[in-house]
Amino acid sequence: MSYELSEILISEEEIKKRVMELGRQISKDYAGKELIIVGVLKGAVIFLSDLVRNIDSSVKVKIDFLAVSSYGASTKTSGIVRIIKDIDTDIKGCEVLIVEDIMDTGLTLSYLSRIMMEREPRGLKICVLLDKPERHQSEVNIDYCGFTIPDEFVVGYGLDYAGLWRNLPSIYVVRPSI
Ligand SMILES: O=P(O)(O)OC[C@H]1O[C@H](OP(=O)(O)OP(=O)(O)O)[C@H](O)[C@@H]1O
Ligand code: HPA
Ligand SMILES: [Mg+2]
Repeated sequence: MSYELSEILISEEEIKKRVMELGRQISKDYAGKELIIVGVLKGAVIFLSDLVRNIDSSVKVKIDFLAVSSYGASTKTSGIVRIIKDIDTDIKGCEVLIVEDIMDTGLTLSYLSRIMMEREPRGLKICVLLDKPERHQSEVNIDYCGFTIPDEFVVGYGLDYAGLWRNLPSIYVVRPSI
């Protein structure tokens, strides 16, 4: 089956405004503290790069990345979450914020929060740009959420279908082409 871009779900302007609000909230919550921001490659890379620039200098921000994959070239999860690249930082005793593009089934975030908690951080919070509650299979507590979205496969602003469309500045729905 091939997929094509359909309508815009969230515009570039709406994303920009919401990312600014999230950055302000995180700045308030972590003022005076050191915070290790863990970005989940590849999907979170665009969101993370805008988000960190909206966190002010009251927070001592460090950035690290890990890479996971479970969707491959499909709109359905394989159900198997694999770490392809781990973080380099020792997070024991540190404040950590995982930054993700989307919580869909929640399998990725429940796996990652379990793995991160085993490393004994002082605190672990989760920030997602998008949450798709109708698809949750695993409940994970989200501390910062950009937008709640309906049960549609979306691309753009870092999110892909089969590796494509991450570069689009807005969030689009993709549908099977007829
Ligand atoms: O809540 P879930 O159902 O687990 O889905 C969410 C995860 O799936 C996507 O990653 P993917 O495995 O496609 O890797 P990518 O970030 O490299 O695109 C997305 O970026 C999230 O990490
Ligand atoms: O809707 C989605 N779009 C892109 N990648 C995803 N990974 C989980 N859900 C999605
Ligand atoms: Mg993906």
